[in-house]
Amino acid sequence: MITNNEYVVNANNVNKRYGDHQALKNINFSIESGRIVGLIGPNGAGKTTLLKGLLGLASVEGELSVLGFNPAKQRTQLIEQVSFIADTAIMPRWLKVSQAVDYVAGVHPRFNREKAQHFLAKTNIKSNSRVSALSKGMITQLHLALVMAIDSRLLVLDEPTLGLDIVYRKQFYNALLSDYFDEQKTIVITTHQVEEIENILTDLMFINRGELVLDLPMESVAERFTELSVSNAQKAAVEKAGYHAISEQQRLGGVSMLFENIASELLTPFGQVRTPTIADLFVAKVNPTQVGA
Ligand SMILES: Nc1ncnc2c1ncn2[C@@H]1O[C@H](COP(=O)(O)OP(=O)(O)OP(=O)(O)O)[C@@H](O)[C@H]1O
Repeated sequence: MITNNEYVVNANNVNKRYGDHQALKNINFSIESGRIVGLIGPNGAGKTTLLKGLLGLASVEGELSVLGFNPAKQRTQLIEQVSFIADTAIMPRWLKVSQAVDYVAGVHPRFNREKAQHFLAKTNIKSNSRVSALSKGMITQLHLALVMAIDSRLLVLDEPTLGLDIVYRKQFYNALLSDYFDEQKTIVITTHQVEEIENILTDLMFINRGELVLDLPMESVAERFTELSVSNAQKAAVEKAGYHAISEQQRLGGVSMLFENIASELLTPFGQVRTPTIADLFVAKVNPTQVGA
């Protein structure tokens, strides 16, 4: 059995090129078992490409190991222990919900039919409905119910809640934590809706233009980053003292400055300090040129 300190994913110098476009640039990271990792990046950043590499669905250069397997060469063995939800859940439209459940039960030895039915019971999906009669959001719900009922060591979710309403999105993340996750499992989630997953993540990875620009356990965020709210006059004093923000945003009546690797005690005398939200951090790390105006 995998122990808590074993690596589920190891990526070493991973690169991916589509013609002239370099979609992944020298990516290095590792993920231990029992983590919930948010892979966050703007459109076209390389998230799906990286996930496809991890699953052996796209060839990449460099070293990649997932659950001890080489995804490109040992895809069959790897896929037995991984569940994956793509950002576009495709299902045959003529299929009935009950047939979809039967199908996964037939092909996946680790599928738990009762669990799937338990998840489906929380939705408005009827077991005799056909996929063609379900809304886009309901198809995603069906897909999630099927995948969460598979007892796999690694769950990869690419924009899992796209198209779902807020009530179901919350329900989904609650179910993910209470009914799916345990310390023997690992989850990698990509999303644009950072605020929703902020509280369930153990680790944060930001990717921008194919580069990994942040890779940090959540508990280190407060240690490494500080947000300081000051008036415009105080801002000058902060800068005079030699503290340079990595980004700034104009707020009502002042400025919000974001600092990296500067102890918050040093900043307290100038204004109000707090730990930045993941969304603020994302803007600062991924789009620094657009702030500070
Ligand atoms: N099959 C392909 N052929 C050529 N270029 C591709 C291909 N797949 C992706 N790309 C390009 O690689 C870059 C990264 O794409 P990717 O789908 O990984 O981004 P993403 O972060 O998942 O974006 P989104 O959030 O919009 O889904 C983009 O510039 C995209 O146009």
